[in-house]
Amino acid sequence: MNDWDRDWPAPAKINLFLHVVGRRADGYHLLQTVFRFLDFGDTIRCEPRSDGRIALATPLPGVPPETDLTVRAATALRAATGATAGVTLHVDKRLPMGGGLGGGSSDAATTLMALNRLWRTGLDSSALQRIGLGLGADVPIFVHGRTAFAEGIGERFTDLVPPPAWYLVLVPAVAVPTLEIFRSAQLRRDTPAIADDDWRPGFGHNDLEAVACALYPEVARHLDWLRHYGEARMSGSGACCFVEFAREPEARAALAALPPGMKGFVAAGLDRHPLA
Ligand SMILES: C[C@](O)(CO)[C@H](O)COP(=O)(O)OP(=O)(O)OC[C@H]1O[C@@H](n2ccc(N)nc2=O)[C@H](O)[C@@H]1O
Ligand SMILES: Nc1ncnc2c1ncn2[C@@H]1O[C@H](COP(=O)(O)OP(=O)(O)OP(=O)(O)O)[C@@H](O)[C@H]1O
Repeated sequence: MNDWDRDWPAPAKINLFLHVVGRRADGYHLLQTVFRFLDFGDTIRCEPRSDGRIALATPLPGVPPETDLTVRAATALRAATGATAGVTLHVDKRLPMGGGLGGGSSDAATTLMALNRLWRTGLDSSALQRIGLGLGADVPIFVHGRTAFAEGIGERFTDLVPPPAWYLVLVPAVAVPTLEIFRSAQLRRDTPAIADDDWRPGFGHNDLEAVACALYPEVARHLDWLRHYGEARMSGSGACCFVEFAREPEARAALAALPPGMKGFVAAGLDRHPLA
């Protein structure tokens, strides 16, 4: 199949733990986290166009097309390389917005990787990651493409391979703006840093969880339900929460027991981005 005809995957990520260990002079928070990709996500199709425009066939409610992270990614790639080709982007959106699953960031990363191949602009992964960081703190991990312990604002990686696992991910019916959580006066910003090789499965907690639960009680309600099955965590800045299972049938049985009014999905943890 021609690369122009294919669907490019943009998987979700979850943060297996997320500690806020400090703050930079510019206000950005210094984090330690483990990113893991899920075999669940959006897909993107790129359609060539001859008029040199970057267009979006699938605008999202409340997001002006020129601010959509896919359009911004395509625009940034052209600015960095001098490419002049046009494209129409089609995004099949399955990931919730403001969900903490990195949906917009993953769309941006996949757009960068797809167009870098389609336009033959030849940038390497670190150049794409630098462009990605200008679009959002979560974009570089998707370009990096391997499960990793991350530091800084989430752009310095040490690869690792956690044991195989399945996740039940709950999607509360609220969108949590990342900025609102990071600017809260209640946020703990002093968790002691660990060494990159000190991480073990099950280690840590999510420092953003307490703030998100206080502002959005639906997040707390979903976490409480998940705790019947194990150590439940919120991903990123929320709202999505997850619990880990060693095997798929247990995860599916928990999903089947979900009460009316709660939504979720089951996905396998991946060690690599499907485009890596
Ligand atoms: C919470 C995480 O999802 C963990 O993976 C990410 O750190 C958030 O990444 P993101 O959604 O791509 O966030 P961005 O769009 O870069 O940042 C949104 C806003 O959150 C704040 N922000 C973000 C990341 C960070 N390490 N410290 C921050 O203080 C900044 O005020 C920023 O303006
Ligand atoms: N292609 C896109 N997909 C989703 N959101 C987008 C996109 N482009 C721009 N946005 C904007 O970015 C905001 C954050 O979206 P996203 O789905 O990445 O949040 P998130 O899952 O909380 O991310 P993170 O885990 O990185 O905090 C949305 O509310 C929306 O306004």
